[in-house]
Amino acid sequence: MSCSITLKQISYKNSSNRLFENVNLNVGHEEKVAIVGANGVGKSTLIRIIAGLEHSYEGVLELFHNKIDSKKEYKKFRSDVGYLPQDVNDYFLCPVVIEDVMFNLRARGVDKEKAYCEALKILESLEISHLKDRTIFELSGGEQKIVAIASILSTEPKILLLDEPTNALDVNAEKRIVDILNGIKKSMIIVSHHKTFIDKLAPTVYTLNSTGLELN
Ligand SMILES: Nc1ncnc2c1ncn2[C@@H]1O[C@H](COP(=O)(O)OP(=O)(O)OP(=O)(O)O)[C@@H](O)[C@H]1O
Repeated sequence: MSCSITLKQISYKNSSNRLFENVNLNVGHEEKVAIVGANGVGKSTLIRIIAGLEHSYEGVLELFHNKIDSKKEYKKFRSDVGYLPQDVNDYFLCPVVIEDVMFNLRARGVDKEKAYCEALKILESLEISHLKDRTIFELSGGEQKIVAIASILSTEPKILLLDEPTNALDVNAEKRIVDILNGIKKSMIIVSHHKTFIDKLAPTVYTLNSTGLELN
């Protein structure tokens, strides 16, 4: 199997105790995998390890069959990985929706006019082009999550890491996110407590506990 993400014997210890050990996982090309588990077991921590934001772990992380053993090595793949944090409040870099989606495009050297057109296309594909001139911090929680997904997609990642993409969302917003994510053909790891959401999205579900990942 062609794997986008491979974890071998990952273990993590915070300042006071070992959170988890023996975490092994393969996520194939365009495969969607969900991770569930009790509060505080370390799901967000595991996602942050894969997102290259947490480095003090033991074991092996591979992206596209390349062993990532340093921050420098991770840098080569950073643009391939899109990470949606649990709390998107600190995620946005610009105050206005279209500007935030354009930001990554502009950072990659795309000229302003083309970046605007591409950002608008992404907003249209997610059916939120009516929000393009709105101030992000005045949007609802669900709208903000979808804008954050739009900004992530603007980087054209091959992998999406989504930490609680539907927390605090109503049923309609959750359904919108399910439809959006089902329409995206990328390797994905989704952390969620919402069973109905996961059932509609990820054929493979693991439970994280202190001794590793268990297939449900
Ligand atoms: N910045 C931090 N500093 C210190 N401890 C932290 C920090 N972030 C998380 N922790 C601790 O690490 C443990 C795992 O947290 P993590 O957020 O990874 O769990 P989780 O499984 O995602 O939880 P939840 O389902 O509640 O979101 C918890 O005990 C938490 O208190």
